[in-house]
Amino acid sequence: MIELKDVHKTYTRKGISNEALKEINLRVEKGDIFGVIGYSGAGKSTLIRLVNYLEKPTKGKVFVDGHDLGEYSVKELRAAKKNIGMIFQHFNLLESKKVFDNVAIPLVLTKKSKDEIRKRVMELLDFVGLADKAGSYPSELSGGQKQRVGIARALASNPSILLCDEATSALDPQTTRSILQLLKKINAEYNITIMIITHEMSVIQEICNKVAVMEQGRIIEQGSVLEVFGHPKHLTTQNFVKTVIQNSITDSVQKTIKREPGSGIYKLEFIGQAASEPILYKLIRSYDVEVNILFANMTEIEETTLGKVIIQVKGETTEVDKALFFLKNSGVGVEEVEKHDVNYSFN
Ligand SMILES: Nc1ncnc2c1ncn2[C@@H]1O[C@H](COP(=O)(O)OP(=O)(O)OP(=O)(O)O)[C@@H](O)[C@H]1O
Repeated sequence: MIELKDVHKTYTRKGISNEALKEINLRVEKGDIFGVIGYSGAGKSTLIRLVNYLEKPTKGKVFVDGHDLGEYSVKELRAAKKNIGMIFQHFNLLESKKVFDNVAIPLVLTKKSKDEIRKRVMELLDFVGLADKAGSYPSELSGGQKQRVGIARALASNPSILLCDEATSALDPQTTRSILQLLKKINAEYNITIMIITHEMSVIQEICNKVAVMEQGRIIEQGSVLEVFGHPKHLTTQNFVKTVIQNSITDSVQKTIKREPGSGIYKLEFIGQAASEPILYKLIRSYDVEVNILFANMTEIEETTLGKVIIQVKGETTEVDKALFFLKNSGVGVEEVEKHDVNYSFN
């Protein structure tokens, strides 16, 4: 549906070149909510602006619905862009026009009749929950309401793709949630493919099914949100994931741990079914080991539960080995953090 193949983008100004994007390869399937995350300057805005050809690649190709945007004539490109709506961090509404007229802009440009325009605009305002604000000016609206108007305007021309450029970055957490829920509804009810760029991992966690992580103009990691949140490989991704999923023992618990011979500390990962079964209970009942929970966290991603637990296990080596085998056999990810065998010295 959207595909970027070996895309590079270099800005050149006054003889100085800045390589904003390097070797970008990504594919967004129809119906995806695809998130692109990265720190400031990573190249996110440049990337999303390539999808509606607000920027042209220096090298490589951008395909939308199988068509190379670089091959289109000006007229064909204009038609293709109608299929791609966009919303912005600062909403980009016309302050001098009423809400109704802001939403009507794309329709007026298509020369539809007044009645058709009125019907469509009111339908859209109703969908975003602002039917009663048609006669208000943007300055009379809250940030969340302004973004709803931006969304209604972006949907006016019935696009099959919606691009969101830091669409919730100027909003408080509660308003962010309501806008993200609205985007989810748009994706589900209108089957609109959504591409979101953000610097907040919570946005990715809340609505995306796929994610690409960017750093210094490159995609350093990409995959399903569950895959990337479950096993972040790159340090930058791990730092992003840490902002939403804590996965380490707190300092006060650290101080209480008795690192005795015959004990070990293990990180466990429970995904989906494994997170809803009484596996630790069975482990304690079936094996002669002491289990102490040092940390536990459950998160919901892509409607799947992801559990991170850190335990200390103490017992005879053979019993501990059997207990760990039982965990792995039950679909639990097991990673040894530290192990103190019987010859462990405390100095
Ligand atoms: N029009 C431009 N001319 C020259 N350089 C640009 C232009 N737009 C972006 N850049 C440069 O390209 C790089 C990537 O910028 P970009 O805005 O895409 O990153 P970003 O990840 O969206 O950052 P932010 O979150 O701060 O907006 C930066 O080094 C930036 O200075």
